[in-house]
Amino acid sequence: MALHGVRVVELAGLAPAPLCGMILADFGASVVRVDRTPHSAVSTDVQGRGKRSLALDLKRPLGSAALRRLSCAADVLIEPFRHGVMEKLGLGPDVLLQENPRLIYARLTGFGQTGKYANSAGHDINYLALSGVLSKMGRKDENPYAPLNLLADFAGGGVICALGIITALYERTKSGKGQIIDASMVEGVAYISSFLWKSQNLGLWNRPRGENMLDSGAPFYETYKTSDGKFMAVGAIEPQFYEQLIKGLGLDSDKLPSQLSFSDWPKMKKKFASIFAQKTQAEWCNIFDGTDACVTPVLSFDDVASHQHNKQRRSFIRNDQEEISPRPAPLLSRTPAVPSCKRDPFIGEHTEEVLLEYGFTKQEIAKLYSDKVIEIRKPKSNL
Ligand SMILES: C[C@H](CCC[C@H](C)C(=O)SCCNC(=O)CCNC(=O)[C@H](O)C(C)(C)COP(=O)(O)OP(=O)(O)OC[C@H]1O[C@@H](n2cnc3c(N)ncnc32)[C@H](O)[C@@H]1OP(=O)(O)O)[C@H]1CC[C@H]2[C@@H]3[C@H](O)C[C@@H]4C[C@H](O)CC[C@]4(C)[C@H]3C[C@H](O)[C@]12C
Repeated sequence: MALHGVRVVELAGLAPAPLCGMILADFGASVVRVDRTPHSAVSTDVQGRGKRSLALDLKRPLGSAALRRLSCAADVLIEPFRHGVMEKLGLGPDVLLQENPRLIYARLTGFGQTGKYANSAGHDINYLALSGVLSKMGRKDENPYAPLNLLADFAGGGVICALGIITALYERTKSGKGQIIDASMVEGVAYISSFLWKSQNLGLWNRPRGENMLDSGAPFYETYKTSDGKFMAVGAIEPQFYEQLIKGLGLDSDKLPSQLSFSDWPKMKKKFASIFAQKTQAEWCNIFDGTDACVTPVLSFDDVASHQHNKQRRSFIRNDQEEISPRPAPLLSRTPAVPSCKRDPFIGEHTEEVLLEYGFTKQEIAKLYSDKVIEIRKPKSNL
């Protein structure tokens, strides 16, 4: 796999950093998640695929010293705390990079390492709001609406941080040097919204929220309910595709207002909605599948893996516990990701194994254990 041989130490966090670590693990990196001790029974990391867990108390001097040793032998450290936490633990980048100048020290936060909000708590919705992107989302005459916690936490957070790490790893092959990555989710989500900024002079966003082409204003970029209570998604933007939509709906474009007549959009939406409501989702798929009308079913999580297209591409995978999840993307032709089929690690399951691998002696491990700096948890105790 592409990242085989890359050693990552991920300090356990809530949602974005775990995704970042899972991406690296899926593509072959050896990822050790450092969990807190004393731990809660269940990890908050639901994206632990392919990782190993080491339970270590960083607040104890021996614990932070152990993390320093791990960092010395690691390529990447991912830390998910607000600014200042690592410095308080004596584990700031100045310390760790001095000990291992090749270390890539990735700091994944909401607000970044500097600025007025650097020390403040926050979550996806706050970062999305501060990036300006949230102001663009939502239906007409309604409050801004955050699309789950996908944009800041994951797209602008976990994925952008992974991009930073891969870029820094590549650069290190030339310079031999590590560096610090300041991955702010506010900036990450702003960056992925560059299209919104760069397309402003096209007139795409001139109208109030919820009345533009791509923000639920247009009848041809919308979801519609079907007679069986399901939904179809319509994205027929280009005129030639719009024409196919009109045809599939059984309408005659000569008798309709022009596609871009804004004032007619509300009326056209109602018309489309009443037509979509007359057939089931499957019936609409029969009509639109194989056309360029840009109409697809809105699949539920129950249906998505068994949809023919997704089945053909094996886009969803099943682990040893029969849990279904998305296959890592993108597909690399020679060195694709090979996600682990095993269950996620229990907290402290690999403490001993990891410490041995990173050069700790059995005696040192025994001392850390008796001093309650580490926890060792055998899988059978969790069954
Ligand atoms: C699914 C839910 C998650 C929702 C995601 C949400 C929408 C997000 O947006 S996540 C993005 C959050 N933001 C960031 O990550 C940005 C950077 N981080 C921060 O800003 C902060 O970390 C923070 C604001 C997120 C949290 O602040 P906090 O004050 O708690 O922490 P920090 O200031 O960063 O300091 C950390 C302190 O911890 C110490 N530490 C760390 N590691 C160690 C260690 N190994 N040893 C010792 N000490 C350690 C560190 O030193 C700091 O100490 P000090 O403060 O003294 O300096 C999930 C959200 C909640 C989950 C549920 C919940 O957890 C309860 C259950 C738990 C159970 O186990 C599983 C089920 C739960 C119901 C669980 C389910 C889900 O996971 C959640 C709902």
